[in-house]
Amino acid sequence: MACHGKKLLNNPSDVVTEFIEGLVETYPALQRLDGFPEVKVVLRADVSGATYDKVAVISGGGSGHEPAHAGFVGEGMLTAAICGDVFASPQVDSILAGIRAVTGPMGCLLIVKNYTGDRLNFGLAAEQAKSEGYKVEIVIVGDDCALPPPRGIAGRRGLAGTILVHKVAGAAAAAGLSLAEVAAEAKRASEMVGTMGVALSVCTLPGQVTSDRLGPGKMELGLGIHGEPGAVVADLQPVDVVVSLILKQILSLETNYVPITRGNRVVLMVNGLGATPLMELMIATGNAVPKLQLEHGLAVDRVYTGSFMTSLDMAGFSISIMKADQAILHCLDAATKAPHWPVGVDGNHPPAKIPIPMPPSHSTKSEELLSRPLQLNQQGHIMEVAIEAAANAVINLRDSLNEWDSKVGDGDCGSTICRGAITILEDMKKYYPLNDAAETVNEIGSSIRRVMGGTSGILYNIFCKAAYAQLKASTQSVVTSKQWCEALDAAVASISKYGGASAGYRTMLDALIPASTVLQERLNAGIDPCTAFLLSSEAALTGAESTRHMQAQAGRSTYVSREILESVPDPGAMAAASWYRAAALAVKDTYQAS
Ligand SMILES: Nc1ncnc2c1ncn2[C@@H]1O[C@H](COP(=O)(O)OP(=O)(O)OP(=O)(O)O)[C@@H](O)[C@H]1O
Repeated sequence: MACHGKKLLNNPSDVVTEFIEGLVETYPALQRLDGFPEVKVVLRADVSGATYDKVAVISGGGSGHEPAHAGFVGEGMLTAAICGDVFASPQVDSILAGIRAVTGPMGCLLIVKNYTGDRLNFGLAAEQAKSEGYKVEIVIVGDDCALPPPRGIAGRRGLAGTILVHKVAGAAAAAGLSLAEVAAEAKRASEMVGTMGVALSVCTLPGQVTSDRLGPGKMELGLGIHGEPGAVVADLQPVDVVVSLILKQILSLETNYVPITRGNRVVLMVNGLGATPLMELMIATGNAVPKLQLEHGLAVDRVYTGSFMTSLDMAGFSISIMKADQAILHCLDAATKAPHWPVGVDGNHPPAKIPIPMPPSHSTKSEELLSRPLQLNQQGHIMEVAIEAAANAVINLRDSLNEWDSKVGDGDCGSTICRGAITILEDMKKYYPLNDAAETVNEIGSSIRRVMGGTSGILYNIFCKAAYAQLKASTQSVVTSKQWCEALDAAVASISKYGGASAGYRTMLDALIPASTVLQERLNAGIDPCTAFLLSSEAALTGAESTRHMQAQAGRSTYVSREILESVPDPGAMAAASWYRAAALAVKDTYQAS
């Protein structure tokens, strides 16, 4: 079903002029010509046509491709950008105004994407400018690799590869080359680059309804940047497969669109089409580079990932591959002040990863200390059953924890805690020194630190560190119930100290504080340790349940209304009560069995 796209706009007919106003407010090095709405030209603030002593590089076309083209105006790239209305070529008068504003005695190069309207308007403007005495050259870019060679006169479409041509031409002009030389560099660059895109959605023109052309679960391969249908509609595939398809098509020997063969050096551009998160673009890049290297035998010298030539709010990306040599790399690496050219991508890559630095003091433990004992003593055996039971309890509670957390937090409490519990079970089998309670608690903390993020991850890490320090203080090898009680107390105090919460704040402490208090009271009263542990675990459960009636004062729950809070307990408190209770039951069962 077609629907009205929601947009933060004023009058849809003013989008381009209002965009330009925002752009020049943002970047002090940019200005616009005072000719709205007919003349929509963005130019370098430091260039005046009469005196400019370099070749001016001018591009433009329909709007809706932001940041192209105006976002690439700046020293070292474009001297001016001529903006048409959305997806409509700019008029001759606007182009001429731009030429006159920035062209000096060295002349100007017009870089035009291959669309009939752009060719005609820029072509006529060039002829008119020449008749006024300006030196003008035109380079047309048609980098589209999606379609078989067209039979008519239309030729291949100009896509995101044009941005790389802008950069090469801009650098050549900034280096002081003549108009013929700058045009030659731009033409050579345009012949080296090929592009193809994939879209997951159709873009919405300002003020218009969104087309329902592309159904759910479908992707369109080989699209243009004006919302026109792609070459193929297919079922959505993992990005890995999509990237493979696109690379094969660009580098196809059948069409031979780009002069790239095995052993060549290339640059890669992954260009977002407007509504694709940077995370997805980087994933595409991370998939594309090894494929180019290993499957196509190419050396990837530079990578550009971002949104350069968009199609309004279209979800998807295009990939451009340009054959690289020293001259092209030199131009791509040259400095520019164009605000939307990416920074930090010049130069050769060091290896992608380096080893993690070791801590300064040799704090790694000996293999002997960090290995599972061949024979477990009684304490080691109890540690094992208690850890196993505690971990399994929170693993089983994962979905409920997530459900509660989705109401009062971000929905991941169960997944986070479950990840920690699974790792603890794996690590315990491999290397926990179970006969040494203090070191085992410390290793539980290390397992948690490795895999658990979120608030609960760091708090449990703090918990284990504090318990370890307390247990380590004792010289006896067998930990007494009193020492366990002191360790729990220290661990709980430490969570409160660093997390800033106390009893009644609706956190895991509302399970752990009653547990610690009751354990201490019962042991002091002389009750046997197993029963004291069990009773304290009941207090933990009661405490966790009581969080339903608490107003949150810590964590994300603070932002949630009382009505919602009352519908669920605090997930962190329930998780704490659950592992603690399971450990207590397991210890009781083990003692009873022995
Ligand atoms: N300051 C704090 N002190 C003790 N426990 C806290 C504190 N803040 C949050 N918590 C506990 O952490 C639990 C959430 O853990 P989780 O790992 O899911 O956190 P998160 O994803 O970082 O954020 P969110 O609170 O939104 O879930 C809460 O249910 C609460 O029990």
